[in-house]
Order: sequence, then C-alpha cells, then structure tokens
Amino acid sequence: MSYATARKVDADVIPVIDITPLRDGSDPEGVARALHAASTGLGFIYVSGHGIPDAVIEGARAAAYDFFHADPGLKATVKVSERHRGWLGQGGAKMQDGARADLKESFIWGWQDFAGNTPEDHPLRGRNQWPDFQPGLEPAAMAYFDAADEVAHHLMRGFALGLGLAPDFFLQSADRPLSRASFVYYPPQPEEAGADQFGVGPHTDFGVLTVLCQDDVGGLQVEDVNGDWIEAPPIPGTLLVNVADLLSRWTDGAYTSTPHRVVNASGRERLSLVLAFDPNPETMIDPGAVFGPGHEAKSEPIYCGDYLIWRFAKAFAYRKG
Ligand SMILES: O=C(O)CCC(=O)C(=O)O
Ligand SMILES: [Fe+2]
Repeated sequence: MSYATARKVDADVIPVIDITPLRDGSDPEGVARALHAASTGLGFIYVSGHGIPDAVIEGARAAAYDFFHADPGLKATVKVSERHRGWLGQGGAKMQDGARADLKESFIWGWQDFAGNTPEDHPLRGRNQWPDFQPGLEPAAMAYFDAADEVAHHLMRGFALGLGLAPDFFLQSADRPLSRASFVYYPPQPEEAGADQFGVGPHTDFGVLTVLCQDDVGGLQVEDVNGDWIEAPPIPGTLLVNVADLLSRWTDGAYTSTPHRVVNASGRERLSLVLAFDPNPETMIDPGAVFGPGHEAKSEPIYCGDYLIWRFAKAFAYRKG
C-alpha cells in the first residue's frame, strides 16, 4: 500500500503573480496579462501581494483548529444544514461515484452582511450556523472571508481587463453574492489506506473562482495537461487561486478549471482556508456577452444560482451512493 503520488511542480506551470500593481492601480494591465496567461494554462495561480494581514490568517486558523479539536457532540450542534452551512464530519463528502469517502472534515459558511444576516433568496444559502460553544469563530471566520473576498474581487477585475472587458464586467451583480467559505481539516493519512484514499478526492470546483490559503504541510496535487499529477506545494506568503467551472464556462472554455486532490502524507494535521467566490444568484453567465456578437458560444447562458443548484444536486446524488 502507498500514497497517491505526484511530481514536483515546474515553476512556470503554476506561476507566482504579484497582484500589488493591480490592487494599488500602478500597473493593472501588466498583472491582467499575467493572470490571463495563467488562466488559459492550468488555471492555477500562486498570488503574492494579496494584502491579507497575517493576523487575519492566523486568527482564522486558530479558530478553525479550536473548532475541529472540539468534542464531536459539540460540533454536531452545528451539523451541516440542507442549505450547506455548518459542520460536515469525516466521511460526509465523496467526490465521485464509487470513490472512497474523503478523509476531510469541514466547516462551511457563506456571505453575510454587516448585521450577520444572509438573504433567504436562494435554496443554496441560509443563515450561517455559528457554534454557541465557540463565540470567537464567527468574527475570525468573517474577517478571513471579507479579506479573501476582496482578493477575489481584485482578481475578477484583473481577469476582465485581461479579456479586454470593462474592469467590473464580472462584478456587475455581486452585492449579495453566493460566495461561501470553508475551513477544511485533514487528519494525517496512514500509508496503509492506499493510493485510492484522499483527503479530498479528484474534483474540479463548482463556482467561479477559488481562493485557497494552504498551510506549510503540503499535499495538494493538480492534474496537468497530460493527465499526470503534479504537486502544488505551499509557497510562504502566497494564496493559491484557481479558475473554477463557472468561470471556465463564462469564458467559453478559454480559462481552464483543472482537477485537483489532496493527499496528506505528512503525518501531521493539515488545515486549509477556502473561499469559493460566486456573484449574486441572478447573474447571467453568458459567454456571448464576454466575446461579443459573432462569437458562437459552446454553452447556453445560465443564471449563476441555477448552475450551482444543478452542480450541488449532482454532487449530492454521488454522496447517496
Ligand atoms: O485543501 C486544499 O488544498 C484544497 C481544497 C479543495 O480543493 C476544495 O476545498 O475544493
Ligand atoms: Fe477544490
């Protein structure tokens, strides 16, 4: 028995892009060109100069560890709701039919306004389930959410510029976003579990864009164009961002949503902070609007909210198996 392995990454396959000149306005076009090149490649990008204070990341990580280390009976008080908010225990997620359940545990929450309210306008969101036993979780989680969401907004502007669109093209309806986040906890994985056991099995992400803050443990693997798996090791000071399925669809396949998986062979716990950025449910995902008249789009326009309902339903059908 062994672990599913991957090759070391070549630096140009997953580039490091400093987005400071996009954030401060000194050279947005230069950053946009680099983002465009990366997104039409593997669609994975290490982002430096992201501006999230270390204290926000450390605060979120400490709160997440306190949560995952709590008694399962306490965690069960915020067991995941039908609207995908709360704690998903080990074995609750399966990425493919017939696959072994993922080893991860996660805590999922969504965008909320400054008063802590979430609009009840879509089946995939409802009130966040903050645990009574850990009052510090909400502020730490929301501080991270808001900071990572700001990074996602900068990147969406960069992608728009890279595609020759108005900077706010992808953000025209993003004031009540379907964005959600999760703390994802991976226990150390025993070698005897074999090469078909994953922390999270091979998958692509559903939404528009994923902003991932890894720790120093490593274990994320990305499928390259030849179908080989390569390592995407942590690089200090960076976030790892990837194009997800809905941005690939929005750009008519020009941007790539690439499969990835996690194998925690470190013998240590691993913790990821993940933001899945999506705009408002009523946002029309229309490649025709990206490429303009004369472009024959491969897919029909679809509302962001409807697309996510369809994808979540498919994933839940797998889990029933
Ligand atoms: O933890 C990671 O490195 C990746 C997590 C992931 O792929 C996901 O949550 O979609
Ligand atoms: Fe993912």
